[in-house]
Amino acid sequence: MNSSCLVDNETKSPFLIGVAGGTACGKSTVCKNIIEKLGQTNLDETRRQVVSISQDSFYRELNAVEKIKASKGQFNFDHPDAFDEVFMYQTLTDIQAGKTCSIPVYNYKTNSRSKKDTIVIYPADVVIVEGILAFYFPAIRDLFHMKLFVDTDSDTRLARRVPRDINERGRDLEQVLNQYMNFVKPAFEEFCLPTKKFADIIIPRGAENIGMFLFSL
Ligand SMILES: Nc1ncnc2c1ncn2[C@@H]1O[C@H](COP(=O)(O)OP(=O)(O)O)[C@@H](O)[C@H]1O
Ligand SMILES: O=c1ccn([C@@H]2O[C@H](COP(=O)(O)O)[C@@H](O)[C@H]2O)c(=O)[nH]1
Repeated sequence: MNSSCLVDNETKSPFLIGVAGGTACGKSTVCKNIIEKLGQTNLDETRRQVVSISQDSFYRELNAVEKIKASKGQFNFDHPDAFDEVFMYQTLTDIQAGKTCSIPVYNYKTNSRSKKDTIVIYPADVVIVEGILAFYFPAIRDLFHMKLFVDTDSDTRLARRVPRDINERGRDLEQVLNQYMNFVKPAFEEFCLPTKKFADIIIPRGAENIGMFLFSL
C-alpha cells in the first residue's frame, strides 16, 4: 500500500525515536508521558513538536480466511508477517522527508484498519514510533536515530494485558490467555526479545523510568 503523504512547504526532518518491548510493557504510556513531560499534550496537532505513532497502524489487511482465524483468536498478530513492512518503511521515510502523512487507525475489535478514521502526522521535530517489532525489520530499525527498549517482566505484562484486552479490545479471558500462550509469548521470545540488543537505552518497567530518557536529551 502507498502511504498518503503531502510535501510540506517548510521541510522539517524529524529526529526519529523507536520504542520497542513486549506487549503491554508500557510503550504507549512511555510515549504519552514523554509527550506530556515535554509540554506537548495540549498543543494543536499541527503545532506539536513531538508526536508518536504506533506500529499497530501498519498491521496488514487480512484475507477472508485470516479474518475468520483472527475472530477466533487463532491468528498470530505477533509474527513479523502480520505487519506491512513496506508500507511502514515508506511512511517513515516520508515522515523523515518532512511530509504530512495520513496513517491508519487500527481497530483491535475488528482486527483491521478503521474504514473512516486516520491520524494525520504533521511535520514535527521528534517522531516517536512504538511497537512490539519496531526494531525487527533492519531497514526500519536503521531509520531510528535513537532506540529505547521498555523492559518489563512477563508476569507484569500479562497482568496488564488481560484487563486491557478484556476492557478495551473486546476479548474474553479464555481468548486472551489462549492467544498469549499460543502466539504472544513464543513470538515475544523469538522475534521481540532478541531486538533488545539494538537499544541505546533500556527503560526498566516503563513509564516510571522515563527520566533516564529525558536526561539523555
Ligand atoms: N508503569 C505502569 N504501571 C501500571 N500500569 C501501567 C504502567 N504502564 C502501563 N500500564 C498499563 O498497562 C496497560 C498496557 O500499557 P501500554 O502503555 O498500552 O503498553 P504497550 O503500549 O506496551 O502495549 C495499560 O492498561 C496501561 O494503563
Ligand atoms: O488485531 C489484533 C492486533 C494486535 N493484537 C495484539 O496486540 C499486541 C501489540 O499491541 P501492544 O499494544 O504492543 O500490546 C500484540 O501482542 C498482538 O497480539 C491483537 O490481539 N489483535
